[in-house]
Amino acid sequence: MQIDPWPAPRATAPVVGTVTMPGSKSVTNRALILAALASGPSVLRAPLRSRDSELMVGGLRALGVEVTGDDAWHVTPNPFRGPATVDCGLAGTVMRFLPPAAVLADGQVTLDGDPRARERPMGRLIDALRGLGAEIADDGRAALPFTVAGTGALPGGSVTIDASASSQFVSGLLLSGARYDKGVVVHHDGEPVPSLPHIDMTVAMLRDAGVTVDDSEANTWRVEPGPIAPLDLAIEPDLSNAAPFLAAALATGGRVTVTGWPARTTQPGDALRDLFTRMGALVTLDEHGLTVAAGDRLTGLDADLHDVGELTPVLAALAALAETPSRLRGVAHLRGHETDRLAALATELNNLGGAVTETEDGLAIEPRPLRGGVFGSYEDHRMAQAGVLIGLAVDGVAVENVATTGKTMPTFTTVWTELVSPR
Ligand SMILES: O=C(O)C1=C[C@@H](OP(=O)(O)O)[C@@H](O)[C@H](O)C1
Ligand SMILES: C=C(OP(=O)(O)O)C(=O)O
Repeated sequence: MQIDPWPAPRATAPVVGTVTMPGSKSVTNRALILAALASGPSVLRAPLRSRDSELMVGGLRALGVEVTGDDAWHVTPNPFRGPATVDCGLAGTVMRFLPPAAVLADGQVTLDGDPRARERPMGRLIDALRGLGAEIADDGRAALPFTVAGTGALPGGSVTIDASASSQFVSGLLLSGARYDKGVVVHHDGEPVPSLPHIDMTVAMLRDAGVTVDDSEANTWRVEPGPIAPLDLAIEPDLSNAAPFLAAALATGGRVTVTGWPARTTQPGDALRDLFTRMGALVTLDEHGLTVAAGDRLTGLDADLHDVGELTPVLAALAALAETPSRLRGVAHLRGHETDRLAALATELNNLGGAVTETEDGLAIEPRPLRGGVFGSYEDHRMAQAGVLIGLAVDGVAVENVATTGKTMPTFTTVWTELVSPR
């Protein structure tokens, strides 16, 4: 247990070091769904072990899937069966990826989650599943909790969905679509879909598993019906969780390397290379990994983060430490994340003396000297990371419920402390 609020370590010298990230949440939870729907047993090597991935494992086990192992997960699929109950916690990947799979169960599956999970956008996905032939009882709430009444198969076919609130609606439908009788064709109709690299990740992982996917037309994805091949997959390190560690170099005039950075990846965290460069960092990708070193000055950032929204909390914290103003745009959908991240970032940074304004689709951040205080984390792992980063550069910052980082990285405070205050 961590002391709550957790006194964030203050850097006494430039942070210099090397860190290794646990596996990617997004890759692990996609791989689990694919393995559960595959035509034979799969092996997932170096999976992320965290609240979000353990919830996915728990949900799949409730449906009858066998998952064993430790450093590698062995997944043995079985036909999904109900009755079952699934706890989605606060995991977007569980609440959006599991229902499209659960509709294939023979029997009833009830899904629920944390109180905040009941407020996260879900209704469009429920409607889309109904359009594909699923029977779902949600008491008219268009949100968690709801119950899927499956018959062991789903007709599938063509469906139109407004996925402007979350790319995960599309990814969820595509991940299971090959197992629907007619496959699935998903058309998006609405404001632009956020986090497109995450949909590219879904498509790439489906193709690697032998599924035919056509994404040649904008806002339309076609998944042919057919088997999903068993996986033997080494999970990439989580590049979004690398953000605070790399930012530690920039906040202190130091240099940090993240090992095992993939040369090619669909993870949106890869955009950090460009984003940190634009803030004045010196960035090198070589056989040692990704190294980010502070340049002469830390400048603010004017960027559209629509594709990489999950990087926003850490970038906003770093921007609050920069010498020039920042504008973070294109991330209105963050109001539906673990918390309303735009409101939470403005509130918490301003509590420490910052000058942060919420805009219609993002944040405007003016440089200001910050002071100590308690930084609220709102059960949001990335808010906690943002607060810890501020505490590295500002005296007397304590982060409330830092344990919430366990959503995607239970080792966060240990790895952080070892990096920033080496013995
Ligand atoms: O598919 C995924 O793994 C994710 C998609 C994104 O969701 P949104 O499109 O809802 O932002 C991202 O923010 C989330 O952290 C993970
Ligand atoms: C938005 C995020 O998570 P989730 O998968 O719960 O949507 C995130 O990790 O930044």
